[in-house]
Amino acid sequence: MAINEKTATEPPNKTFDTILVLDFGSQYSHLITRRLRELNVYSELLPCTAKVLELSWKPKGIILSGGPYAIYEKGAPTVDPAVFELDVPILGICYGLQAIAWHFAGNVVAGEKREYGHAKLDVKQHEGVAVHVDRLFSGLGSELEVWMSHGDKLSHLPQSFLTIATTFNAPFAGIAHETKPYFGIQFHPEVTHTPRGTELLRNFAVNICEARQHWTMDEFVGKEIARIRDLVGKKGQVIGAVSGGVDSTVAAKITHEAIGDRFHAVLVNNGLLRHNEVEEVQKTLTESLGIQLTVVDASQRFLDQLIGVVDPEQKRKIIGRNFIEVFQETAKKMEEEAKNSSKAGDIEWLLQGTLYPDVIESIAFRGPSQTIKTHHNVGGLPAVMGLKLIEPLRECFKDEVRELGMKLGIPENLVWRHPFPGPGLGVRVIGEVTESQLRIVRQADKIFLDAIQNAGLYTSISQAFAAILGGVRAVGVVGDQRSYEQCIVLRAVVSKDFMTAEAYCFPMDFVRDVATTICNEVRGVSRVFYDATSKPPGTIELE
Ligand SMILES: Nc1ncnc2c1ncn2[C@@H]1O[C@H](COP(=O)(O)OP(=O)(O)OP(=O)(O)O)[C@@H](O)[C@H]1O
Ligand SMILES: O=c1[nH]c(=O)c2[nH+]cn([C@@H]3O[C@H](COP(=O)(O)O)[C@@H](O)[C@H]3O)c2[nH]1
Ligand SMILES: NC(=O)CC[C@H](N)C(=O)O
Ligand SMILES: [Mg+2]
Repeated sequence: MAINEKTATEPPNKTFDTILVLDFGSQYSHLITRRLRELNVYSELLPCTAKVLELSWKPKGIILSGGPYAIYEKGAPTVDPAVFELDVPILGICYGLQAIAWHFAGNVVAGEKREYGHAKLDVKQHEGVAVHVDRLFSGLGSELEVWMSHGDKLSHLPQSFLTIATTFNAPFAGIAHETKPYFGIQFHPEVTHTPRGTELLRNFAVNICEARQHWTMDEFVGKEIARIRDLVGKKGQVIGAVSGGVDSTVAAKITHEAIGDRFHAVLVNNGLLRHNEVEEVQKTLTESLGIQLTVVDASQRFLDQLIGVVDPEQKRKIIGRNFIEVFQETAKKMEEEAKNSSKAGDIEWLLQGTLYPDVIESIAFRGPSQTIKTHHNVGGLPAVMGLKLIEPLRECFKDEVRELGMKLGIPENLVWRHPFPGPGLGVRVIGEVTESQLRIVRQADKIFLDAIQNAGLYTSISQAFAAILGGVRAVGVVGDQRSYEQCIVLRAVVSKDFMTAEAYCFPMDFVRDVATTICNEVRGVSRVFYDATSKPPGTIELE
């Protein structure tokens, strides 16, 4: 591809026109950012407490998100008056509208009825009176289907505001300032239940804020390569934890483009990888991407430490700790080996494939969510090793990473590869992880995945795998003999962001055929179950 390489070394919010989303704690806040990115408008999310006047960059416009609070109650977050000093357009969504009204001394009260779900919105034009207020709904007609989720509402308009939309239940479903570009809407344009919501967001971001739609992966990659070069300098060395997953592969490819063989990709074989995984990852990285991959075989050490461990959290912690130790030792060893060669130098940097959802999770107004599982986390590495982080994808969502992967010439099958967790099969063997359990789960997983590939279903499914219910046995009959063997669980889910997921609905004969093949071909299995649980209440992995 032709990389548009500029000398910019600034983060994206300095080089791309940016819409700032201030988060008041709604579960949809990140979707506002997503929708804007889909319009090729760059957007970032910060908590509503962010000090906007102290930012090192200036947004083209600000969106105030929804939130679970009642603005008239003590302790509810309010809009920082500083946002009105920036002199940029502002759009309040749901709680955001209520916060704007509150700021301008409009009254917000608890409604008699909660309004939750679809509503018909009537748009009010102000042609000839105050033309600019019509811009938010421009081109959207006079009647819109919208999605509501609120209990509170404005009881009267703040001074100098006009009503631009109403619903049966909400007389002030849309408001706009008479002279300034301040807007508020009671409904949620960011959810798909508001069919023309993205067009409304385009009206705001592109027409009203005049943000350029130049956030494209072509632009981004060139700038990111230049930024990494600048950051690492002429001599710096980078070690990269590479799993063969799309995130770390794309991050590795960008870093390799930037600094060539001063980037050292490392795959740790923790003994918990799938059938042929090491060979496949090595082949792809070396042959297709021209990246030299060092495979560190640490499988015995991981498996030894997992002996007798059945608690999922304990397993995750052991695996995480060993990852850190193996990395530490590998970085030292690489420095030592290169000592007297032309490649000599300290390894000061660690590459990670962190994505924007991880960043949002840690900065959103409600803060990091409760720990359901300890995710093995390379994020623990730098503090221990004194390494500085390079995270080329920390501003990107998964679908942007995939687009980037395609642009960088990464093979399609890798770009669309299902995610595979760092703790690997360790969390897919329920109970104690042993060599024999790993053998069974590897074989069953391969049969299931091959069947999915052969049926052409791989890309319709977000993630699929087999797990084994250690400690559970069931009776079967094979060739007139009684068997008393183990149980395999098949799991396949469809998910956009892996925060929620639905079980994939296979035709029953597909599941039956896979079950038959597994029982016939994998020694030690007498039953196969299909996991039909959604997330929530389940999670994607079983442990
Ligand atoms: N076996 C491994 N060897 C080296 N690094 C690993 C290994 N497993 C995981 N990692 C590191 O942990 C990070 C997080 O893993 P995660 O599975 O979330 O991302 P990924 O593997 O890059 O992509 P995907 O989500 O598509 O699997 C990876 O980006 C990689 O840096
Ligand atoms: O790198 C990872 N380290 C982990 O410790 C880990 N645990 C779960 N996952 C993956 O995250 C997604 C959501 O999984 P859960 O619903 O099981 O939490 C799914 O895609 C899981 O495969 C992990 N990935
Ligand atoms: N979704 C929201 O932002 C809700 C705002 C406010 N808590 C209400 O119920 O009206
Ligand atoms: Mg992975």
